[in-house]
Amino acid sequence: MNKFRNLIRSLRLINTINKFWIVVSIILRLINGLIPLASLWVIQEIVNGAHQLISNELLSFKPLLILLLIQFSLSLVKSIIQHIKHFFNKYMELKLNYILTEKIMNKVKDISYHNFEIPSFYNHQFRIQNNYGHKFLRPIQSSLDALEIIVSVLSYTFYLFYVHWILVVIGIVAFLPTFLVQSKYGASRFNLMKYQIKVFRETNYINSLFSNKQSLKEIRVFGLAEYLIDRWKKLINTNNNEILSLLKREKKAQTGLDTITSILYGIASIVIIYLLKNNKLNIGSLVSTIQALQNLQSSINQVSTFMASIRESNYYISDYFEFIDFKEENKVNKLKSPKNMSPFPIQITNLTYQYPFSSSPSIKNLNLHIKENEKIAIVGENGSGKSTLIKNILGLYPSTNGEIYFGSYNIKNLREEDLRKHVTVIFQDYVKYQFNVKENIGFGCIEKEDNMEYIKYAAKESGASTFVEKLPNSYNTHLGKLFSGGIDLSGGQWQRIAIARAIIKDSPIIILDEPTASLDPSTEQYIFKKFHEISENKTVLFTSHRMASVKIADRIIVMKNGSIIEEGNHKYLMELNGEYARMYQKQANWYQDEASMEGANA
Ligand SMILES: Nc1ncnc2c1ncn2[C@@H]1O[C@H](COP(=O)(O)OP(=O)(O)OP(=O)(O)O)[C@@H](O)[C@H]1O
Repeated sequence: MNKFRNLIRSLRLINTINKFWIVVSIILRLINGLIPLASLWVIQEIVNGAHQLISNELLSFKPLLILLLIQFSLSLVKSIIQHIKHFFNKYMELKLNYILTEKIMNKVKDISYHNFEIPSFYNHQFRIQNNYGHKFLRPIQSSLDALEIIVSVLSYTFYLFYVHWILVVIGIVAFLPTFLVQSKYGASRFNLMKYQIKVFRETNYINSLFSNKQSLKEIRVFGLAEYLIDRWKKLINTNNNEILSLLKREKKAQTGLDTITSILYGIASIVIIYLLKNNKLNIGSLVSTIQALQNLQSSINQVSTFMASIRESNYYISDYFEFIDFKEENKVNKLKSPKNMSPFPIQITNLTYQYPFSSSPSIKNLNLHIKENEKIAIVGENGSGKSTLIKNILGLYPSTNGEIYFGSYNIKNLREEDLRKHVTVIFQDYVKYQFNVKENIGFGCIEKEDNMEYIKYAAKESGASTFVEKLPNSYNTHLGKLFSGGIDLSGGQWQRIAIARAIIKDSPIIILDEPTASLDPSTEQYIFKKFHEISENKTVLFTSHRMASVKIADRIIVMKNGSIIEEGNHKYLMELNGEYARMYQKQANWYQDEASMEGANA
């Protein structure tokens, strides 16, 4: 029973969408299942009637006409039921797609962000995310189909038993092997799909590179198309060959079984001839018996397919619920939202963080104390750990060791929404939402999404208003080229929009993880100065590779290999003549060289 626990859960879910669907479906299937028996009887009478009419034993053709009309009406009823069935199946499938996808999005919303560092987690999400509705409906549909066919099988059996019991035995013996083969290959198909998902994701990824403006640009310029297409071909071919090889084995087994079934039906034919010879069958019964036997054969095949498909769907459904039920290890019980919480000071003690599957920590035993209203710049070479530190402060990654406190609260115990209230952030890889300008800025603080006063203020402060007001529909202009009618912006313009998104939130802590890389140096300095102005009473933490921009910070933190190696203000660090001074001097020399070269060329 435990094996089918998830099937029962799926039934309950289906029942919440429409209580009557299952009941109505059962009634329709029962009617559909009985039609073949009625049809057999009518055909038997039609053939007998026609035989009598031809041999002039029947004086009026009226009874024959009525029988024919009944036969056509039975077909009409069957086809009407079919249409109703299709309509409601589609209705249920769409509703289920909606509910199942919404559940996945809600699960992903609540799950710790660091799970997205684990490829198998991605694979699992990818496996279940697309239009899963039909997979949920399949067991119930297959059960209903099986029910309909079982009713038909019973009617055929009943009819055949009335002709001769041996015909029933043959029908049942033919059933078992087919069912066993279908079940075995249903499980193999699921396991193959599970195994192939990694490659499938890669092929999808390559495909997506060809449908994305940014990547297409590089593919063209670097001439990568052929290489990528070749790589895609190899992966697809490997997957396809595996699918085909499994299918080949399945079809071989099925062909063997079909042969056995045909032999069994050959024996049935001998029985029929024997009965005919001994006058135990009239012409009408002969036609109906042959039809009953043929239908029994195909019905039995269908029942076994449906039953195997229920088992196969159970794997998919269990896979879905496994994702939805996924419980995180060491998940801490979060505190109730604290009232009047002050996030200051921010105290980081002995913080160590190692990415999943990494061989060494990216943050090592780091200590940092951030006071209210402090403006702190974090510098360091690529890979020194700046972004990782910021993601730890934002609670996106759970520390491997050490603690981070916001005021008197350990962030491990804080709910995401309680932490979020105090912080606004712009990442270096901020999102370019393919929505309108208003939404792109308003997303910084969803409560102000419709408040044009705030949106315009944020756009003005970030310097975005000058170009936004010139756009065809100003703040209602759709951004990006993904959908029709959208307008794309330059890298720097997108960044200003992202900066406006941070300004609108008005939170006490602002974190800027190098969001100004696309801006020219003077604009970057302007933006940082702007942040300084608007954040007089705020705490700002920013990272930048432009040393001239970080000079204005109250304190500069220099990181190397995941640790803080120097800290102090610009003057102090220059006098220290260490890593910071070296980095600063290197950039200053570079700018001087550039300027003198420009002077020489002029
Ligand atoms: N998702 C990840 N999984 C594993 N290792 C990672 C991941 N992201 C970063 N790292 C590693 O962690 C270290 C610190 O990376 P981080 O991105 O924090 O550096 P950074 O100082 O922000 O660099 P940059 O200046 O280039 O943005 C690097 O060695 C990097 O390779």
